[in-house]
Amino acid sequence: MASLHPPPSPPILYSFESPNELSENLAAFIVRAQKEAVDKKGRFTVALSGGSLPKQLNKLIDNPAVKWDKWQVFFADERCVPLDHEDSNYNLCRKELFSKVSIPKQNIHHIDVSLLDDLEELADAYEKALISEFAQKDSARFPVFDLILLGIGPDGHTCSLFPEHPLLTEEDRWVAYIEDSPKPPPKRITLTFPVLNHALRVVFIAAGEGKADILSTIIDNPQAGLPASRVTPSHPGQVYWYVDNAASAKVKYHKSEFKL
Ligand SMILES: O=C(O)[C@H](O)[C@@H](O)[C@H](O)[C@H](O)COP(=O)(O)O
Repeated sequence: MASLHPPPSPPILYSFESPNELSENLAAFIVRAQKEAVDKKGRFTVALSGGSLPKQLNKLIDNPAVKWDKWQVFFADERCVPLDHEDSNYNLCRKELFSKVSIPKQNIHHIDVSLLDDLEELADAYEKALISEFAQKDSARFPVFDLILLGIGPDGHTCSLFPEHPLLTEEDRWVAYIEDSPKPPPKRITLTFPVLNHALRVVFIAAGEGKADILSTIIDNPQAGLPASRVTPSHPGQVYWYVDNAASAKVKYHKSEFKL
């Protein structure tokens, strides 16, 4: 008998010659995802990470197919610092992307810095911002992002979900805070697994030989249970890996051919 809940689809891995080729193909993928979302719902909901990710979106900048006014941008994780702080993911995305494109200011959902002294309140407020974007419009138990763009750390973390942290078992909250991040700065908020695992598309991006060991563990040995391996969105969601050949050098998993 067919199951009512099909199992999550296996990840799709694309590996490119160079970071430049990776960025070009990633941009083409994002444009296609945007078109599907806008045609269907008139908006495109995206979550961005920090680290090297914002720079890898550079091929979107002068692309006429990008409808920036339709983007609703959230942060997959954020460091709890002022918005102009050098550790702020918002600040990084502002420098690399927002300052170069025309996303309406009110569509960029950053943390409320008046709450920096109370992380519980700050995470609650961020969750409310998500609720007003998703629950009221889509009436779903968890938000269904059109696209979540993630990086991976050398320990297999993604967002601010770190190995063996109690947050890995969070089942209810959409946004959680941590005060003991092993990667500085220690205070952060993050989307939780239930949110990642309800997205339509989660794309991990990784480039360079520094990612080779951890990438092969995450992809080839998911039973090790590293945070990035636990991102397995429920049907019809899909995980994609956009990596360069240096990062995928040790991966045994099947590499798909990129086709638009
Ligand atoms: O705020 C953060 O620290 C990030 O969102 C984090 O999850 C990042 O994506 C990974 O650590 C990969 O970072 P790199 O891309 O710099 O390797």
